[in-house]
Amino acid sequence: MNLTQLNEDFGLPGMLRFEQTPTGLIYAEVSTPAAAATVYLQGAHLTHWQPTGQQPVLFLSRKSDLEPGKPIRGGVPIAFPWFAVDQKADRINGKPGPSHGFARTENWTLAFAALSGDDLHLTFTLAPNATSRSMGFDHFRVAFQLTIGRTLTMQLTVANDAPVAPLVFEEALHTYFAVADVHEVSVTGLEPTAYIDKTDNFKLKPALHAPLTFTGFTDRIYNHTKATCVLHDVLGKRRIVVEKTNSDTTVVFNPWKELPDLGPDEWHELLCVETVNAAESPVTVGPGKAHTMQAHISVEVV
Ligand SMILES: O=P(O)(O)OC[C@H]1O[C@H](O)[C@H](O)[C@@H](O)[C@@H]1O
Repeated sequence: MNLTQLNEDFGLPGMLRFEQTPTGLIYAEVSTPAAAATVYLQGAHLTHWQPTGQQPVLFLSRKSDLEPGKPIRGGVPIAFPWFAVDQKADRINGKPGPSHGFARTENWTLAFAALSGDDLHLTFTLAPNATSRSMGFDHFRVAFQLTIGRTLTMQLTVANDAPVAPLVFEEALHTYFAVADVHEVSVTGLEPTAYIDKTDNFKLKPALHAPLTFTGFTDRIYNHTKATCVLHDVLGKRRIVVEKTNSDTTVVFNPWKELPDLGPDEWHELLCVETVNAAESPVTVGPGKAHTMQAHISVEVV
């Protein structure tokens, strides 16, 4: 659907309009009394959410590529159907795929937009195409439902359309939170959970029994945790609360350095606390069945 059609079919005067970058990426610009937000059709990628009267809650790199087919650095990349590197690169009839799967660089379809009370509801869908099939993924449907208001709810539903075969996949709402300075942030919720340290040869490290603080490159997979996590952003004078449903994995990430699409000091301003099913908890969905994972984000000013 082109820009004109999107604005005609889904635009809500003063609340929701569609625009295009000079590079050709179409995005939804949300502005309601409760919040402002930006969502790209590529990847159904939420890059901005700011409850009214607060600072932006999501980090977006100032150096991010906003180019067709390239991942966006920041916001909420959706990882599907695998997380990080492709562990099943040798799948029959499939070829190795990109980091975090194809969903974050494919164009999604907007299926629904409506204001209900103070919340703007958007639903994006993704279906199999030549790219997904070339990587061995057919017979699936994905819906990403956003409820944008004073709080943010993100819901990812994956359906298996295959007649017989189960659908096995990994998924992540790879959320980049904006923090004043990651050195001054702590995270609670993961104290009792052991973790895989990807920065140390994937070693299993014991639970810390203490809030997480950050002093270097951090890339950790916490298996088998459904815990709510709280980011305590002391300098930012707020807490960000991440509640999740049907997610068994939490990933915590900060690259601690400049990246090709991340400016030299920008890593100070981000912390990823990701709502995931991966590693020891991939999802298996039977034929004709579906699975929904949800993250609910709220902000408390302190
Ligand atoms: O660079 P990307 O493909 O966007 O991935 C960014 C990061 O995502 C996750 O947090 C993974 O655990 C990391 O290993 C990875 O580096």
